Amino acid sequence: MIEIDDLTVQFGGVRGLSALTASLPEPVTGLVGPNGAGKTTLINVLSGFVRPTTGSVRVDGRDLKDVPIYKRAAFGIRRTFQNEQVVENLTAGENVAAVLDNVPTDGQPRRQLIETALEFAGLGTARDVPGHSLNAYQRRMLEIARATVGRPRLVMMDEPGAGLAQHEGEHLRSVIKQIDGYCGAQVLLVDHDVDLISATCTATLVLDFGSAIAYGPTQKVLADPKVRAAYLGVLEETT
Ligand SMILES: Nc1ncnc2c1ncn2[C@@H]1O[C@H](COP(=O)(O)OP(=O)(O)OP(=O)(O)O)[C@@H](O)[C@H]1O
Repeated sequence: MIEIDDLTVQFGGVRGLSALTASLPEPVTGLVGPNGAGKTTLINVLSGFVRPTTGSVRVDGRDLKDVPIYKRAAFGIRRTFQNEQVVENLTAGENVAAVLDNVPTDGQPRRQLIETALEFAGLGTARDVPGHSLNAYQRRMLEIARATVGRPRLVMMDEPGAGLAQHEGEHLRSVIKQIDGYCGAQVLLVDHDVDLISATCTATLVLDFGSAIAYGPTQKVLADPKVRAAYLGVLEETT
């Protein structure tokens, strides 16, 4: 559960977020909006890379101002990046293991956690493959294995579907929908691909100029004339 209260982020003269208030309880929540709307800024506040100018954010009731950036992964906040953070000379299994160095394992054997995470992401047979030999899709899925290993609370995904073939995109959707059941984490999904958002997110928050212009069930939100007007280019391309 993410609770955002009157959150403003000022970058010098530019406003990244403007008095944003929202409660996001759904297991898979979409975060959309035109370029420059503040989506990355919100993810950066949750990750700890950007400090709020005013306002607060709570995750599962904990005010993130009390969780320093180096403790966010251990607290359970994870993210995947558009440019995958794969360590090229480590195997897929070692890439996942590196995350476990920083998060609680609840006494479970590391090897088992790693294998389960790889299996979940569809990489069960790639454990010993070095990062530099993984294809683009495997690298994307390795990001998901890394983000879901252990006990995450919140997995934020930044354009996970970009550049994937259709069958890869379909597998990705099914994996995203299973994250909550698999590890109990809430997913916050940023993507310009409205089809991906529609297929995976039960609720969606729309930002424009750093503020919320709509929040609710995804299909309803995407049909909202206000949203279509703000987001026209992207929506028109896909309809
Ligand atoms: N580090 C920064 N310094 C100055 N301005 C910034 C910084 N980060 C973001 N901004 C500005 O804040 C506003 C919100 O940007 P943000 O990257 O959060 O938008 P976005 O919705 O993620 O856009 P996109 O879809 O293009 O990734 C923009 O006006 C942007 O130029």
